[in-house]
Amino acid sequence: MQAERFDAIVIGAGQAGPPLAGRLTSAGMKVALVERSLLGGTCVNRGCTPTKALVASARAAHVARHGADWGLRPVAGVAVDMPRVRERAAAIARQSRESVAEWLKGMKGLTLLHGHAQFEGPRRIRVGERLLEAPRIILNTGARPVIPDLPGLENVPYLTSTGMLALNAVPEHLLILGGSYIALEFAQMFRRFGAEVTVIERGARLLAREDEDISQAIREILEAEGIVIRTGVAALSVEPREDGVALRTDGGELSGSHLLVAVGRRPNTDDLGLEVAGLAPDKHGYIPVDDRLATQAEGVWALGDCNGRGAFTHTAYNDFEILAANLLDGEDRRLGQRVPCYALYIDPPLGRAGMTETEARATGRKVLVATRPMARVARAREKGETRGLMRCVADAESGQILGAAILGVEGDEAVHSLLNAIGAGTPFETLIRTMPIHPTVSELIPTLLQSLAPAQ
Ligand SMILES: Cc1cc2nc3c(=O)[nH]c(=O)nc-3n(C[C@H](O)[C@H](O)[C@H](O)COP(=O)(O)OP(=O)(O)OC[C@H]3O[C@@H](n4cnc5c(N)ncnc54)[C@H](O)[C@@H]3O)c2cc1C
Ligand SMILES: NC(=O)c1ccc[n+]([C@@H]2O[C@H](COP(=O)([O-])OP(=O)(O)OC[C@H]3O[C@@H](n4cnc5c(N)ncnc54)[C@H](O)[C@@H]3O)[C@@H](O)[C@H]2O)c1
Repeated sequence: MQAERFDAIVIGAGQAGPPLAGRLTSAGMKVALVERSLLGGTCVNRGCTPTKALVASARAAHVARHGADWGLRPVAGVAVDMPRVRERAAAIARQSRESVAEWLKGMKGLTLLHGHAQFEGPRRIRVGERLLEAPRIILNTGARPVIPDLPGLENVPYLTSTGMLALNAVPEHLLILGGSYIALEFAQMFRRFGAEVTVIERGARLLAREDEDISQAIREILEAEGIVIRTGVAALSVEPREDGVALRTDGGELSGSHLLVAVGRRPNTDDLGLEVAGLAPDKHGYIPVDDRLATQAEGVWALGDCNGRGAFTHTAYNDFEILAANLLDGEDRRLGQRVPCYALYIDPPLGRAGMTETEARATGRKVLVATRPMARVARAREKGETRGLMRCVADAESGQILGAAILGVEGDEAVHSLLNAIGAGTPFETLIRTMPIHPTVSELIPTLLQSLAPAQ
């Protein structure tokens, strides 16, 4: 069969594929973009967009219930209308998906194919009956939930993050396996919707990547809302019960009406026919890439969650920016130039940039550290949301900021001034001299930096 010729083939219309197709077609290339499921990928359809819409509903329910904290006298209780909450999130996701579809429809030089793509030769791709060929192939295939090898799991109606988005009723008691991003965001939102929630984390603490006191502060925030947290607990097996599931652990049996499995994600690389292209995934299934996102196969690049170099929407999008700049603008941008950052969307959120204190100390540098409780931030007190803390870590010799964490109201936004300072290489002494706006959470950043002192 004769293959259709393109200048580039992009597999996956998630966070990197569509903008890359946009840049390549604008440069006059003939591009094929292949998507086997929904345009917009995980973030738009099953990830960030619907979950952050649900977080907003859960926060509204929480604020309404706790009106007395702000001097209000509630006249009636709050009832969560789960079908409407779910539909609100679905509508926001739908709108984003439709705008991706519109954008792609208007892209001159683009052929959008719906179907599963896989390699049939080093630079040859099969999509159903069609064969495509191009000198450039870009993989943006994303990831999916890990399903652990837990005896009995196949016999119970367990949920993943995707299934949670389809719930039309609030579970009576939600058991959550895992204690990281997905687990904690769903734990708090469903607790606020009215469910009993138990989190079961195998590790000794929640969010093992964070400094210990931050992971403890997060635990306390969640426990104060009535979420039960069991850490250092191994799940041994699960079985169905008339009214739900029973989870046997090394710390005893736990029962609940629903079980959410949130123990990580794995890349969608096992059904791509990588070996045909001369590519070998690593032991976790990720496609190895160099600092410029090139794989071991000439003319093939891997972007986003499938390359194991980031697991966020912003890392996928930044992968696109790096590759587009290198392919089309004569630049030499590299993965190593970006500052790691992310947020955990519990309420209050955790905003993170650069290294944790633990990571900074492990580099062997002389480290300065400053920590300030949110209870000493005027804006947080005025808002009545004083939980959490802010932290900054800096290099004592160069004055460079190495990392920051803001666990507190507006922490996901406020951390950006420190993220930008790290990215721009601005020393902390310069930030101390800036004049911030009052009253904001960010206004305390210069004050925080003034208290930097050698790590104990
Ligand atoms: C519940 C949840 C909440 C999240 N919240 C956040 C958040 O708040 N902030 C954040 O930054 N990140 C968040 N993430 C992570 C974020 O969604 C991902 O990191 C991001 O979507 C990765 O983008 P991507 O382009 O690499 O992959 P994806 O968005 O997964 O896109 C990959 C696309 O490729 C398609 N595909 C795969 N294989 C093939 C094939 N062989 N042929 C054709 N098409 C194929 C898939 O159908 C998919 O549409 C969340 C994830 C989840 C699950
Ligand atoms: N706010 C955000 O940016 C956001 C939100 C949700 C998801 N995400 C992305 O999705 C990815 C996946 O998130 P995640 O929370 O599923 O995974 P994760 O990889 O971050 O954490 C998995 C957790 O499950 C625990 N675990 C593993 N096996 C277990 C078992 N058998 N029993 C109990 N606990 C077990 C691990 O110790 C770990 O704490 C993240 O890497 C993140 O990038 C991001």
